[in-house]
Amino acid sequence: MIKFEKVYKRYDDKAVVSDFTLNIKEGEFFVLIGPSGSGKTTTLKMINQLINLSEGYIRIQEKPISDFDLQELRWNIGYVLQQIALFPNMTVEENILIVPEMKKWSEEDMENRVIELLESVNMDPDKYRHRHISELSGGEQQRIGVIRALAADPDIILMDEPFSALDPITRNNLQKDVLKLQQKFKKTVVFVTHDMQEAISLGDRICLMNNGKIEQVGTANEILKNPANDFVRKFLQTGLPHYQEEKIVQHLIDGNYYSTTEIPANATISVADSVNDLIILLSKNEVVHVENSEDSSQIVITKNHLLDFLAYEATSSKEAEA
Ligand SMILES: Nc1ncnc2c1ncn2[C@@H]1O[C@H](COP(=O)(O)OP(=O)(O)OP(=O)(O)O)[C@@H](O)[C@H]1O
Repeated sequence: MIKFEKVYKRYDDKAVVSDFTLNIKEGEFFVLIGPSGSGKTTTLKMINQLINLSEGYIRIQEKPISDFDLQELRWNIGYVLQQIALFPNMTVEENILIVPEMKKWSEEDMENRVIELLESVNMDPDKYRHRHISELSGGEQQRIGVIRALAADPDIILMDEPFSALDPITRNNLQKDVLKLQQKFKKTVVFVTHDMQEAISLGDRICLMNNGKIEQVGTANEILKNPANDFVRKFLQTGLPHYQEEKIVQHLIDGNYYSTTEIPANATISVADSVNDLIILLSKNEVVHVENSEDSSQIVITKNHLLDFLAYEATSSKEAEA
């Protein structure tokens, strides 16, 4: 869907992104992570040509981005920033409809879209659509920022640390909203963060960058279990307080990372909130216990089930080593 081929970005002679080759798949939630200055934002902005690349190719659906009409390219790529770039003197509805209006959608389609999007993030359209942005909380504003990026139905959404200025609870709620939206509207999302917990909760795959280069790309499980090098190992140790590579007995529950002794007795994992690999592994190994059959998105795993699973995993990896 979005292919980077040997991409370089240089300022003067200094490369801030080098030899960057990557294929982001259609419908994927792809996270770029790395320390400050590692080139995440530069990489993101090269996709919608806010920054021009110095060498190499970026292709969207096989077509080099330089072949797109710039306006068309930007309209078809949603963009959400940390600094909420909403127009404060316009209403919620006016902000959401900026691109649909430029694209000359019909009044009826725009009306329906505003209602659909506000409802999708649990904001009552009657209550919110005519409010000014300045009359919303920071979290509500960022919700509008996210649905505005979706408004004209772009295939790709770029998100640059969209939640880093929010308090942890609002942030967690917005992460859940974004995952639900991505699943509902089936978009390809490229998401920049420097927070490993956020990367793990959200990403289908994660790309860890350092000095403009890729250190490792993989699912959360692949990276956690097999860090490619010392840099990745150290980054995980810094970003995840409980991370100890030698113990496989740590897993994600509700987007949080626990060592075995800390696993709550009745940990609840909801499918949308968790790392898919864990769910798949658990279901393959038949230790998943569906407690509430009325709500299939809620899977309740008791501590014993989880420990069974961990014991199974530890045994199988030892067998594999032997
Ligand atoms: N216009 C510019 N001219 C020169 N150097 C630049 C320019 N823009 C960015 N850089 C440099 O490119 C490097 C990568 O910057 P970038 O913003 O992509 O990093 P980042 O990983 O997103 O960092 P952060 O997490 O702090 O936002 C940095 O060293 C930065 O100083």
